[in-house]
Order: sequence, then C-alpha cells, then structure tokens
Amino acid sequence: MMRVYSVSKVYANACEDRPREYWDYEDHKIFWSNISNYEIISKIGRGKYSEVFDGINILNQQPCAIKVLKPVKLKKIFREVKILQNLTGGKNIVGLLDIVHDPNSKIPALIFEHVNNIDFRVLYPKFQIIDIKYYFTQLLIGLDYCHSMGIIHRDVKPQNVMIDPIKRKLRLIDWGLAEFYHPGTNYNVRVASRYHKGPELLVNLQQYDYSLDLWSVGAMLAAIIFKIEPFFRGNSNPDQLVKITRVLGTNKLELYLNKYGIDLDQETSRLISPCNERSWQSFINDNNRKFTTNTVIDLIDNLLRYDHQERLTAKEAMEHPFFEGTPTF
Ligand SMILES: Nc1ncnc2c1ncn2[C@@H]1O[C@H](COP(=O)(O)OP(=O)(O)OP(=O)(O)O)[C@@H](O)[C@H]1O
Repeated sequence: MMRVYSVSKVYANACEDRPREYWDYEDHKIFWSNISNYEIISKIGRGKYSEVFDGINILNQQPCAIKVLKPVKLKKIFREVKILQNLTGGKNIVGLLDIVHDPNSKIPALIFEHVNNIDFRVLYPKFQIIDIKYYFTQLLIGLDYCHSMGIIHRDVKPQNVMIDPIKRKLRLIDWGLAEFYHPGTNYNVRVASRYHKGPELLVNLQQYDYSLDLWSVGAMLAAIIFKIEPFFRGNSNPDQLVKITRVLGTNKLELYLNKYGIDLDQETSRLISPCNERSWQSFINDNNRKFTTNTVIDLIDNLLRYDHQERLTAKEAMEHPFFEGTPTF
C-alpha cells in the first residue's frame, strides 16, 4: 500500500462520486465521424502533439478548428477525448464538436469550436486592469468547472488560453495533458510547460492535485501585472526551481519539502543555493506601477505558494477582493 500524504482540499471525490464510465478512459469507445464533412483552410498552430488548422464544416458552413493528432499512444487520445466529452458545454471550456478520422490512414482529428484568438504577446500588453480582472475571472470560472468535474488541466499557460477580445470570449484549450483526479494517486510530474510548472512538479511531489493549475494562474497573473513575461524563466527544469527560489526564497522551500517528506534529486539540490525571499514590492517599477496595487499583489502572493495546499482554490481566488465588482457572466 502506498502512503497517502496529500489530498486535495476541494472536489477530492469528484470522480469517485460519479460512475466508473465517467473517469475510466482505458476502454473508451470512440465513434468516429467522416472527415469528408470538413475542409481545411489554413494552418493556425502546431504543438508537440498536433497540427491545428482553420477549417469549415461544409454541411453548415460553420468555421471550426481541426486538431490533427500526431501518432501517440491510443490511451492518451482516449483520455483527451473522454475529458473533452465530459467537459464540453462547461463555461469557458473549448467545445468539442466532432471526432473524425481518415478512413484510410486512420489519422484522428478533433473538431473544435473556433476562437478568433489574438496572440498573448500582442494582447496582454494592451490589457487595462479591468481587462485583467475580467479575463482572469473567466479563466478561474473555467478552471473551477473542470476541477469540480474531477479534472486537472495540467498545462495552463497563455498559449492554452484562447481569447477573442472582440467577443470578449475566453476558452481553455489543449486537454491533451489533463487527467482525472483520484485522491492518493501518484501522478507523473512530467506535465505542464516549464515556465508554468508548479514547484510540486520540480521537486517530484507526485500526489499533487487541482492546485497545480492555480500555480500556473499565479505565474500568468504575475507576468501580466509586473510586466515580466514569463515571470519565472528557467532554462531547464532544475533551473526553473532555482528561478522560483530567487523570488520565494529557500527557507519556505525547505519547509515545503519537510512537510511532505520530499528529498530533492541531486542535480536540483546542487543548483540551489540559499537565498532570501524577495518582497513583491521590489518588483514595482515605472513600467508596472499602474497595475501593482496591494490587492493584486496579495492575490499573487496567495497563488504563488510552494505548498500546493496553501494556494487559493479557483473559487477562493474568484472571491478575492481584487475581483470585487467584476461580473462573472
Ligand atoms: N479552438 C481553437 N481555436 C483557435 N486556435 C486554436 C484552437 N485550438 C488550438 N488552436 C491553436 O493551435 C495551437 C495548438 O493547439 P493545442 O495546444 O491544442 O495542441 P498541442 O499539440 O496539444 O499543443 P502543446 O504542444 O502546446 O501541448 C494552440 O496554441 C492555438 O494557437
């Protein structure tokens, strides 16, 4: 029997409270539609696991995004599809419209609702405080929804948050690394993208939970508020933890490791040298002064905690004074 040393504060039994078919994706049956109903228009993106195209449904002329999956384990495809089917229809979750494959090559593709996304490197610098409040509320609504459904996204980053600023529409995409949460399970820490990886992943704490996503939200928010993109820029996984210690200090890292009985691997511990916690105030400069209020700094401070159990949950974050008066519809 494995030792259970960490369990989520919220929605811990979201999966167990639902029938097995909800979370068991291993022998998930997929009904493939015909790819000939869709036409590819142009390429919009490529990721590690896919190529994504602008497309159109020729039966109803509806625009869509076509995610053509690269060859990966069938189990991974089943997981992404099952999670998308469970979450589609939830607020701010990208809608899965259809699942198709080429009858000959068997190459699978996922058909999604299309978002007229503006690249975050162009969009975020134009944000006023009111936009930051609005879009982070929307992001937290989407995350609280998936967490309440027993699912951790595990790859929250600007590239996976599609924003159409004309329609003021936000959609959380890329559920390819998402996973069902079961208390006491040891998860793979090789998830998320380096700059947005939570400390748990970098210290190899495997019993992590939904709170991983809230670290990534904190890193995104800090980047926008302080105008440092990305906020933690490591050049390897061990260095990513070093960059975090330069802000949060090594004393609290030590407390975190001791609390959960974790030892750092050799490579990481060789890189880390003792340093003090840096004050959030010290990040304020003429470039970010109009954003860096005490209230938003308090929110960032309560998201960027080593200890995943100390971070605000998505719901708590939405209720933070920073968002007071921000509409949630
Ligand atoms: N519904 C959509 N509407 C508009 N653009 C999209 C949509 N879905 C995906 N894209 C674009 O395609 C890119 C890759 O999509 P996605 O992140 O799902 O693929 P991936 O292969 O899993 O990527 P990664 O390597 O980041 O995990 C996105 O970053 C985005 O630019």
